[in-house]
Amino acid sequence: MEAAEAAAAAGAEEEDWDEGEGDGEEEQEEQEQEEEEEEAQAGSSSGASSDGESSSAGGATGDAADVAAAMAAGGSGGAAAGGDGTSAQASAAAAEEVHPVISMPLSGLEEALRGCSTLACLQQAHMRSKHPQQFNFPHFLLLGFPKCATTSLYRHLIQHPTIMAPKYKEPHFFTRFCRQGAGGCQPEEEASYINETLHLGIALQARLFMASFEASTHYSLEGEWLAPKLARDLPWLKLVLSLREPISRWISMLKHNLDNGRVPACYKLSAGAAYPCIRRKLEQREQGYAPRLRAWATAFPPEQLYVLQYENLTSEGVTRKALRDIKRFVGVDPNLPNNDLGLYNSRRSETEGWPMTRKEYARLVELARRDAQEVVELVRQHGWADADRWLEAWEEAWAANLEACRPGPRGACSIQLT
Ligand SMILES: Nc1ncnc2c1ncn2[C@@H]1O[C@H](COP(=O)(O)OS(=O)(=O)O)[C@@H](OP(=O)(O)O)[C@H]1O
Repeated sequence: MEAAEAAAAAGAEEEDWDEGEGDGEEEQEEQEQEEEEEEAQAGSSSGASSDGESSSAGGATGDAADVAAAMAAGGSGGAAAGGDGTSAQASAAAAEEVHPVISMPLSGLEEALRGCSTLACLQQAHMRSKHPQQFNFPHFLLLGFPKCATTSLYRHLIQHPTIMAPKYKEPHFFTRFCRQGAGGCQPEEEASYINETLHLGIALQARLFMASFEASTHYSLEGEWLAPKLARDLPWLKLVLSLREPISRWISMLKHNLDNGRVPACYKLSAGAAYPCIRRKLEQREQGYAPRLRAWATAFPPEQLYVLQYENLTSEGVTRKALRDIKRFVGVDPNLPNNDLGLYNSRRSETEGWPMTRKEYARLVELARRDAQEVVELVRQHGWADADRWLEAWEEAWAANLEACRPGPRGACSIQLT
């Protein structure tokens, strides 16, 4: 809370508070640092080849067999994208054994994608045929929601040998550069998104046998205009959404804001009271999951949308199955790279719980339940998961928090997040 108090004292109080932009920038800095370290290591290692380095630039300068060999050797998407020398060491013959189609003639899609630097070009290219094992470009998006373990999921996916790491998490291309009414996306940003963020050159080197994706959590929030746009521009996309018990998600988001020195006016510094801020969010129906989910489900066919529950993804004993199901949906080997989700971007150990009265928490639950029931109806209608179990998981979390409060409506609760 000290940082929050300091920021407030410095005049950083805000009228309302928003969802920030995930931890994208921190993630970006972290990844850039990791890449620099990897490059430094590769540079100092006597085995590092210049070929491996040249294929790391994101252009179409490397040898396709190198990239494919890295895939055959089980190297990570990050390794293929980052060029760490393994690709040069592995044999092209091994790659062809794993991906026999690598020796096949270029597909129409590959030919048409060469040199693309606009979304319109990608769309035109996808009118052409491809080999059945090839992925579309880009193949899928991790849309959010913010604070629903998207960083852990992203980190897991980029280790997969047939998933290509984008340049960093949270590029927010569509929500930053293609906003509604702006007359399409900014052309230079479009080119940079396709070639630098999504690495079209490397995808082509890998003969489209690696799935390209990116993860921007704000996309989920802007489904109303973005879902129809994406359905129009990139209609083949597969989309993944994760949803967490709403009170926990909002508290996690609030903490994220406070940590970044954004102290909303609703946040009472003296009491450290999250209640007014969370209530305010839950009262606004348009800030709930249901309207956003509905927008995505209306724009995309059911087989292209995967909606999962954070509590299911992160529950001990269930994570393995949840991860496998996501990878099966995306169309990559569900057994790779492992069964571990990891724990990234966590603030779990930083607080004992969030103080609130029983009456306050009960009010939040009442508000959260309205949206949750709509979500559950959508889950049922679209068959995304077991709808009854979904609601139970959230009801259990609410009941556990209420049970742990001291008696009486003014009794003290220490709210634990899912
Ligand atoms: N494996 C696992 N198990 C349980 N919880 C997990 C796991 N991985 C991530 N998390 C929690 O997810 C929260 C961060 O979510 P995101 O990475 O989506 O945040 S962000 O929107 O990108 O900023 C963040 O929640 P809080 O700690 O409550 O803030 C993480 O702790």
